[in-house]
Order: sequence, then structure tokens, then C-alpha cells
Amino acid sequence: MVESQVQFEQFDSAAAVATETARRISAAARRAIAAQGRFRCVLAGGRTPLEAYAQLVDEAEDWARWYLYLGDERCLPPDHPERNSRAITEVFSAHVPIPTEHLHWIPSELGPELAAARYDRLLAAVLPVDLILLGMGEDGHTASLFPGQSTAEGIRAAPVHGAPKPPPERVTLTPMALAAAPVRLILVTGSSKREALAAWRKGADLPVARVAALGPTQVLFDNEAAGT
Ligand SMILES: O=C1O[C@H](COP(=O)(O)O)[C@@H](O)[C@H](O)[C@H]1O
Repeated sequence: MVESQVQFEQFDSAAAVATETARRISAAARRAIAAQGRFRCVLAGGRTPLEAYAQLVDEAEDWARWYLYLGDERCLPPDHPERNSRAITEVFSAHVPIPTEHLHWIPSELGPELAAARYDRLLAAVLPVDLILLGMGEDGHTASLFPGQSTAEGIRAAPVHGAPKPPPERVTLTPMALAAAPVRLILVTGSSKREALAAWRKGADLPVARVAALGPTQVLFDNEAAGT
């Protein structure tokens, strides 16, 4: 019998998910730095992971050896409040001494095509990374891979048009890129995610389910998302 590589773990609250996420990122960083002298991590966009990122700020990490990337980005000006990179900068990267040249945000202000092509080239030289963090939307999307949209093959970063969640233009890592890590950590909190989480666990063919099935994946969710 083939054991599922997707491990679902329930926590009491979103705060507990954040604390455990920060702990696992830190542990992955220490392991990677001990083994190869650097830590490469793809961060999730959205609001869910922000508390975990904020908790890392107080840790005594070997920040000079961290390299950060993004799983997806919205095509908006760099300082727009809905940019994933802006939110991460505000709660996390502006407060730790990671060298600026190690912060590899998606240049989505260039538009979906050009930004995706540039990020694809960058990723070709970087993958695999040590850890990939992801979130999940109410409709079961992850990164900017949305239900009903076709998935690009043979590239690592793809342009997105017509996303059902604003803004419609985005750039996303593809399953090819999201497979390129020893582990994925998917964070799901809040009652608005309950239906999608339940559907996923019952076997629905959602983008998040497909991505989780790419390899070893830990899904951290809270009581609110579970409905218990
Ligand atoms: O648009 C996006 O949505 C998902 C979920 O966001 P959240 O705010 O509910 O955590 C996120 O994972 C993705 O990166 C983001 O661009």
C-alpha cells in the first residue's frame, strides 16, 4: 500500500499554527545551513502566513545565509498594499538583516508575461529549494493556481490572466517548481476555508490537492478551518 505523503495536522488556533510554522521554518533553516551553508525558502503570499513570518523576527537566525523567493505575486505596483512582497517586507524582511540581494521577489509590476519569464529564468538556476510555504484560498487555489484554469507545463513561473480573486493578473509558480523541494508546508486557517478544506480531504480535485500530492507535504490547519 502506498502511504499518502500528505500529512494533515490540526491546531487549536491560527496563533498555534503560526507558532508551529515559525518553528518549522527555523528548524528547516538550521538544517539547511548546517548541511549546505544556506537556506532557500519559497514564501507563501496572502494574509495567513504573516503572523508566522512576524514571529521569526525575534529569532536569532543566521540571516545572512537566508535566500527568499515567492510562490506567487499580484500584478500591481511594488508598494501596493495588496502586493505579497509588500506585506512580507512590512512584517518580516524589513526587520531582519537578510541581505537585500537575497530577497528575490517576483517583479510583477512588469506585467504577467515579462515577470513570469524573468522569474522562470531565476528559478532555473535556483531550484530545488529547501522549503516551500503555501496558503489556500476559499476556492481551493494555492499560489495563483486557480480551479478551472489550465496549468502551464515545462516552465517554473507562469503568467496568470483572469484570476477569479482580484487582481486578475498575477504570476505563479507552476507545479513543476512547487515540486522542487523536499517538503511543502501548507497553512489553512479560519472558517472561510472550511468548505475547501473539507472538499480537499474528501478527495476533490482542487489545485491545492494537486500541489500537495507533488511530494511530502504537511498541512497545518486550525479548529476554525476544520469546523470543530
Ligand atoms: O491570492 C492569494 O490567496 C491565497 C490565500 O490567501 P489568504 O489571504 O487567504 O492567506 C494565497 O495563498 C496566495 O499566495 C495569494 O496570492
